Amino acid sequence: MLTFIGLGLFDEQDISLKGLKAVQSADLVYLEFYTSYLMGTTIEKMEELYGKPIIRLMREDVEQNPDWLENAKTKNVVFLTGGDTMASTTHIDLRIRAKDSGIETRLIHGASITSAIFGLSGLQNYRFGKSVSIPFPYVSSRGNRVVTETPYDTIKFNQENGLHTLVFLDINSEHGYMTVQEGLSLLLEIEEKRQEGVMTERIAVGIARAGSNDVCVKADFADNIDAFELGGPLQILVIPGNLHFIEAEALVKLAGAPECLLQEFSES
Ligand SMILES: C[S@@+](CC[C@H](N)C(=O)[O-])C[C@H]1O[C@@H](n2cnc3c(N)ncnc32)[C@H](O)[C@@H]1O
Repeated sequence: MLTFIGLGLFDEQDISLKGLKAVQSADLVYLEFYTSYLMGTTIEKMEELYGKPIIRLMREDVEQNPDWLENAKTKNVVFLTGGDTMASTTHIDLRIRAKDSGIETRLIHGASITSAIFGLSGLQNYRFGKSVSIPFPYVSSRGNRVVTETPYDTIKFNQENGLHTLVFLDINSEHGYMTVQEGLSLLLEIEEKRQEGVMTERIAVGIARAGSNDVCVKADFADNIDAFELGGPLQILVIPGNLHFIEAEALVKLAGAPECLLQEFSES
């Protein structure tokens, strides 16, 4: 049996009771922390609370050579991930591989950043379009710095349809985690080049450390980069599309957005 368990958003105590019981009764406990991680804990603290040794898997162990899956044919194996186990990760592939090998699977869900953002920002979940990730710039084989423009195109597409965009920020072993300020700077760099108005006079919402007591939510104009100094990781960005009055009110009252956001509603 292979059980996928979402650990929730911040520390070792965010796992569900059902998830905790499944870990405690497992023969083998695997964890990946490259798609997301719990910034409020360590693997040692998790092992202490869960009472089990944890084997950390790297990206290649999960996506290229998941040999450890074989163990689930005869043993009770759990696979831990930050957030919800299948939200914005590639782990459905693992589940299909397990199914193809005759391994039974089950899911135990955890709180996800993909739903936490609704409550924290006040933006309504049915008004979001396709989400997107901003990767760190890379250097091409010709030695040029490359900034991927897909996030800009996705935000533009969503805006044309009045929809909000959830923007995941890259985590990698070389650069660490991307901040909202870095993500916005990359989007503004593309705006400077393309001049299509996607990031001009637009509101952005930055969220840091969702799930912790120190959560920080800030809304302001996207080019007011200094306003988005949000402290430590993890961080995520939302670029709203058309706002409903309640959403605008929430951004002003709960996220410190400029009051001018409410003007268009008082004028109509
Ligand atoms: C690829 S998503 C994986 C989402 C995860 N499976 C979940 O359900 O929450 C990871 C990205 O979400 C954002 N993120 C995850 N947890 C966060 C948190 N607690 N606070 C703020 N941003 C977070 C970061 O931008 C991070 O790079």
